[in-house]
Amino acid sequence: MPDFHALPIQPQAIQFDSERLTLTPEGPTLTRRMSDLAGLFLDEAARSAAAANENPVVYTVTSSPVPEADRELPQSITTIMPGNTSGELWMTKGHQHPNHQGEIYLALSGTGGLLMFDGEQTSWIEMRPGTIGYIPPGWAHRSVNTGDEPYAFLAVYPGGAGHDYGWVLEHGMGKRAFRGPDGATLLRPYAEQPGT
Ligand SMILES: O=P(O)(O)OC[C@H]1O[C@H](O)[C@H](O)[C@@H](O)[C@@H]1O
Repeated sequence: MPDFHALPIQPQAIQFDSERLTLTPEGPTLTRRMSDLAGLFLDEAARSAAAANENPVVYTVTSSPVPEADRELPQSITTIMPGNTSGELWMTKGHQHPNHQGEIYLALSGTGGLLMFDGEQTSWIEMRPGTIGYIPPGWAHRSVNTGDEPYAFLAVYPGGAGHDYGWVLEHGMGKRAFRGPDGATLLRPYAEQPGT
């Protein structure tokens, strides 16, 4: 029997609750606090101090039961809290897919930005409810909350894509997103590599 007849899960309905921003049945939920974001903000001293004090939750990722396995298409809802660290807007760690696969995001609530970097070019997509952001293969991606309320988006991605966080630590993301004095989002050159 071809191995595609032996998938680990059955066809199933997954209920999306647009008010509570949940997927039911639920898979694993990941909570990332400031202590999980070492080396990613330009002002590492401010990040480190925040991690040592309140250590706030920066974002959560809640998943459906579809596993991160080759040829599956898992879904997750990421919710990024509003905030900034020395002006740099709160964001996900950002990662590259080691085997260069694409991904789609659908913005659900709040406002955000989808920052992408392929090692040379940077792309920024403004995300508001209803926007689908397409991440082509080979582009590292990071999401940013640009507003004053939680920013949530649905992601659908190849289960075998993987998460290479080291790539971002090594290459950066091309730009960083800051809150300007008038509340508008300012993109600035990545400038300093973490740890330098
Ligand atoms: O993994 P991060 O860069 O922290 O991003 C947070 C999450 O964003 C999206 O939901 C992706 O599909 C997840 O795979 C990822 O874990």
